[in-house]
Amino acid sequence: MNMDNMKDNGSVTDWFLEHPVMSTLRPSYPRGPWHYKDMHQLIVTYESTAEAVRAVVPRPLEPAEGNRVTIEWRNMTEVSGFGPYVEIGHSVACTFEGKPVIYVFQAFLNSESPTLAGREILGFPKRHGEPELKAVREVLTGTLSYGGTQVALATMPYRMVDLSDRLAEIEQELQTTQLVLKLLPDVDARTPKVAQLVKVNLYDVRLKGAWGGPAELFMVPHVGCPVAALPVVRVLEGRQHLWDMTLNDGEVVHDYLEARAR
Ligand SMILES: CC(=O)CC(=O)O
Repeated sequence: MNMDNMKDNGSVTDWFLEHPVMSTLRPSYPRGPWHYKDMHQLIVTYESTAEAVRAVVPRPLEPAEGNRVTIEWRNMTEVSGFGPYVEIGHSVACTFEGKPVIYVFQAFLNSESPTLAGREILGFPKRHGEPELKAVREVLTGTLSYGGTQVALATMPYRMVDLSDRLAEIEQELQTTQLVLKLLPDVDARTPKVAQLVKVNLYDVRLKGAWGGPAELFMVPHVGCPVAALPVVRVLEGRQHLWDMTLNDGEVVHDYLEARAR
């Protein structure tokens, strides 16, 4: 796009050039950085089947040993620009160029603005869903509903095993490289326009609390919301975290279209 021409013929404002997000009347998300404060997170790590894991992991990523999958609920209580929302991320432990990474293959959110920002900027595979994370008596309970039908239920005792003595180590773990596959078609709806593996940059990570304990996870097969596509063979670990971080940008670590053109 020739931005100078657009500017000269008056069809666009300087403001648009600085913040090129649809719609021009009211961009669907604010510019970052987005500061997340007091995020409550429930993470259930489980073993799935080798076939299911292989089916969602794009090369050159390789699934790590053990077919380890995580499903996590994040209660974003205070976020600059976006306001509060709840998100579920579903990821596989992988390796990329020999190093451990987390590959996020689907996510469900209850708010439009961070859904669109995540998809358009970084390529997060975010979709609308109705996730919820709350303490129900002594149990931290994560649910996901899709169109009114509950498709996931995760439970673990609320703040049972205090992991304060491991905060530094867990804070490092939270900064394991996170990758997403940004896939966008051209206007013919067929030709790939963007096909990139993107590293999501996390800044100012500060872990304020961590707790462990047993967890249970139940997922229901649903064509519109395929959380059960990675079935649970056995639950490995439950965790709760309270933390802050900042999101702003990402980095392309592999460009499939460039690699194909070479
Ligand atoms: C910009 C984003 O990608 C926001 C989020 O992760 O919810």
